[in-house]
Amino acid sequence: MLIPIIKSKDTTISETLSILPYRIYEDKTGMEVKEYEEGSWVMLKETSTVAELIEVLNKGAELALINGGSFGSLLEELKESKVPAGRIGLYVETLQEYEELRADGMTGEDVIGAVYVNNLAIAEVQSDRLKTLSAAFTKAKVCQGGQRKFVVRLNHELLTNNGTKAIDVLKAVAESEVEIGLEIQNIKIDEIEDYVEDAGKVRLSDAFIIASKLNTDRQDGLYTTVVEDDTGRCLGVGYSSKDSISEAIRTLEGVYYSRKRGLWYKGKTSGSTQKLRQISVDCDADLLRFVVEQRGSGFCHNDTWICFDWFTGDHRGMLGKLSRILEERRANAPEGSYTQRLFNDNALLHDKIMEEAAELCEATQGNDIAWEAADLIYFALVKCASQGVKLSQIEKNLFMKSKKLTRRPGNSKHKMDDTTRSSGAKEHKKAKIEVDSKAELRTWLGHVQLPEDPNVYKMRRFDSEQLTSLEVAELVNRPLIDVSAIKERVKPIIEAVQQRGDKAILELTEKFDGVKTETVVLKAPFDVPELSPSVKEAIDAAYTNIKTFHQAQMSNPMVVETLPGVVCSRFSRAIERVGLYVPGGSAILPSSALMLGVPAQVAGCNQIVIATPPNKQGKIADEVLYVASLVEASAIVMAGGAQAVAALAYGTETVPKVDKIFGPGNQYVTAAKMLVQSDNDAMVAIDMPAGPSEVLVIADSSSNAKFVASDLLSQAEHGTDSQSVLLTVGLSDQQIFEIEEQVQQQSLKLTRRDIVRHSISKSYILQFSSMDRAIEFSNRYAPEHLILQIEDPESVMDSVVNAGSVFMGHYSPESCGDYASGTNHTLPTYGYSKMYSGVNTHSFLKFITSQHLTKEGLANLSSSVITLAEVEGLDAHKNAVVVRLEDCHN
Ligand SMILES: NC(=O)c1ccc[n+]([C@@H]2O[C@H](COP(=O)([O-])OP(=O)(O)OC[C@H]3O[C@@H](n4cnc5c(N)ncnc54)[C@H](O)[C@@H]3O)[C@@H](O)[C@H]2O)c1
Ligand SMILES: N[C@H](CO)Cc1c[nH]c[nH+]1
Repeated sequence: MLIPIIKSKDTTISETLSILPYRIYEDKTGMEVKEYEEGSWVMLKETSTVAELIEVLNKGAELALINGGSFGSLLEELKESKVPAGRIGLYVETLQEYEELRADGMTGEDVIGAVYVNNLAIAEVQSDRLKTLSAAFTKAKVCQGGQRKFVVRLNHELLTNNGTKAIDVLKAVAESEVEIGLEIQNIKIDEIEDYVEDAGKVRLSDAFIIASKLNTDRQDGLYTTVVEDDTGRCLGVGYSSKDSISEAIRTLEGVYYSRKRGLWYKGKTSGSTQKLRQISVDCDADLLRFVVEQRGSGFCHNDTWICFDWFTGDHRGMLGKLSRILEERRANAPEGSYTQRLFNDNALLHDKIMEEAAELCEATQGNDIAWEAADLIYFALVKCASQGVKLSQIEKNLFMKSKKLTRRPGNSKHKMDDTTRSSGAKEHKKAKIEVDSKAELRTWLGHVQLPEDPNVYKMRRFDSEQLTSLEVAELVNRPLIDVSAIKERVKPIIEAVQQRGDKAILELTEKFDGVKTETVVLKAPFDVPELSPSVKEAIDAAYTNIKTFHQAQMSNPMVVETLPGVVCSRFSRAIERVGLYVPGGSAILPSSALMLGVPAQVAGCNQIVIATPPNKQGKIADEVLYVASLVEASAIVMAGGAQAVAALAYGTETVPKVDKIFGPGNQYVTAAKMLVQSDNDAMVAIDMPAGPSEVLVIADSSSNAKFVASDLLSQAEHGTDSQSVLLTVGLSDQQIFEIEEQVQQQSLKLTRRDIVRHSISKSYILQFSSMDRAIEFSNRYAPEHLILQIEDPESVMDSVVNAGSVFMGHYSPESCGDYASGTNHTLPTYGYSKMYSGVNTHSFLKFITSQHLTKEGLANLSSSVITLAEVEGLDAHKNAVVVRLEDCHN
């Protein structure tokens, strides 16, 4: 091993020398040294106390060399001090001094890890004396592991002796199996072609190779070189020649030898260059290791950080990766991204760190602790990156701290008793509500603040990679709905209808719809006014398509013979009495009347009752009347909201009670449906919770900003509770900005822009870099409508698990499904598409099974039935088979 000896502080080659594992520094006792750099050995020529020695070690010195004169007097104290052997060395002037101390038993062989001989005589260069002393010392290992080192300094006289080449002296000494110390004056760093012999000087790369005894058994003479990044991650392998090592040391860059190209300056063409941080050899000196600060995309020619990146899902090295991503984000954080906010808002970052630290302290379970620790580390790394501090610096600090022999007592700065500690935790909790983006998200989703400027239509924007998983979970949740408050509001309405029937309905209609009517129910045939031809044509066309698609859903009876003589079958029957809620609060929706009426008609329901709020003139819209007659409804209840649902569930003097209630509606409608379905007195089923409309659009770079914005707005205009979500995959800031611009421009032209302003400010854009992750999020969100404005929608369809209805490609706007393509628009919202289907023909059917067994069939099945009845101890069940079998045998 080559160990440079540095006597003066300022050396022009100190950066170069720092790439070697160790360097020896002259005694600096009394000088203001705050910290020794990694790998420092410090000569203590005048040491008089163990305390002084510990002070040097505490400043990060790897090893302190105590001079032979002081050593004897310190030996006893040293043995008791428990300073590790690997951290103390004996410094002698000559071999003779060492021999004498040894003879006196004053070398403390068991407490030292190194011997340093300051002056070697010419006669000792290749002497057996040197070899024997070195071998005797190094044959034992340091007790904490590692080789003990016998170091000799090759002084200037020795290197210039008799005109012998310095390099030859070095080679001769190296044969004695000692480590070699060289002063800076004897080291030179030249370009390969400029190399000239210089009296008393050795080229650093040659000295390194000779002193390290670097060898190779490769035929081409190259040295296999393991390359690591500065977080200790193995990047891959390269090959080095003597010249490439020389160039690497001279330039302090990653330079290797390529068998194809000769000298290979890594990254010269790709830009992924390397700063050389350390060079060393392995235990038997046949492997070279470069530690580098890798730049650009990484070491591999495939533009990956390491040559082994093909294994996806490898979490190792994650801290290094995160630190690099943050460094990059610091330089180019996307405008408005969460990371940029953290970088720019010290107070927010401060609070996040405090809050995560408090959460880590409160965590008690393994996984929770890991989770919270990860959050804390993330924010700590953001703090570091914001100030240009790299992970390697943090690791270096940890390393230096681990070198300290006397430790801090470890108390916290402020003494906390239990009361202050718990109130401290509460403080953090309090702070969390104000600053936590998780809580912030919740607050945002619950109490959206409209932009001050009434002409601004802006969706929030997030980068999925910057969010914690808890924050992502918050986004999956919809804008807060206080369900219990709504139910409380709805309950008295339901009771009123139950108790006072039509009278209550008329009062509630006046109260909530602002219209006084005298009739609750219109009976078929309805008095349908003439519609404009275009409207009639549009409704007829939609009716035909919806009918075609829903008729195709009718299934034939199924008949299966499971065993000879055992025939099982299944057939459907329409639910006899159905109630269809057609929303009409903020817009009349004849399309919803079609979406509910057509499958009811196709299924063959006997009694179809439509309920919808009357308009301001106390009338039912002409279009709804027309649809009601098309689908052969038997009655129309002129009421909306919870009162209409209650009327359908329980019936009134004029409203017929139904068996199942269908249809979308606002929160009052949805809450009332949920309440009546759980009331045994009502004996009524519901289709599903179909609340405020929502849409989730996935857009990739093939998408059209205009189309995307138009789809987002088409659902946002339904109601202030609606939510539109856009997941972008690999879109640039500019591309996202174009969509935002379109949302803004198109919104301004909408008649319902006041509603849109509310719903758009509850809506968000979430950026992803991979389609898989976007689909994964979409499945968790389980949208009512999923629109795939992507290059190849077919390719992701297999991964779509939760969605009410999917719109594929750039030319399938959701409006087509809303009105006329044929599919149904009554779909589960609020994440219920995880377990409910949208309305379809089967929603109006029940399936009945039947079986018919012959004597032979009964005989074939009897043993299974009898045995299972015995297992369950149900004798009568068994008997029902046995009596028949007996009859068959008679
Ligand atoms: N999921 C779907 O398939 C689907 C389809 C179409 C529409 N929708 C949704 O249906 C909803 C329609 O809502 P809407 O409000 O326009 O019509 P609506 O018919 O659902 O509700 C209007 C009724 O709500 C009641 N109401 C209003 N304010 C009230 C209050 N403060 N207390 C008690 N009751 C009150 C009134 O009785 C009124 O008649 C929208 O959210 C829309 O997005 C969903
Ligand atoms: N988009 C709604 C379903 O969420 C249905 C609808 C009716 N009219 C227009 N659209």
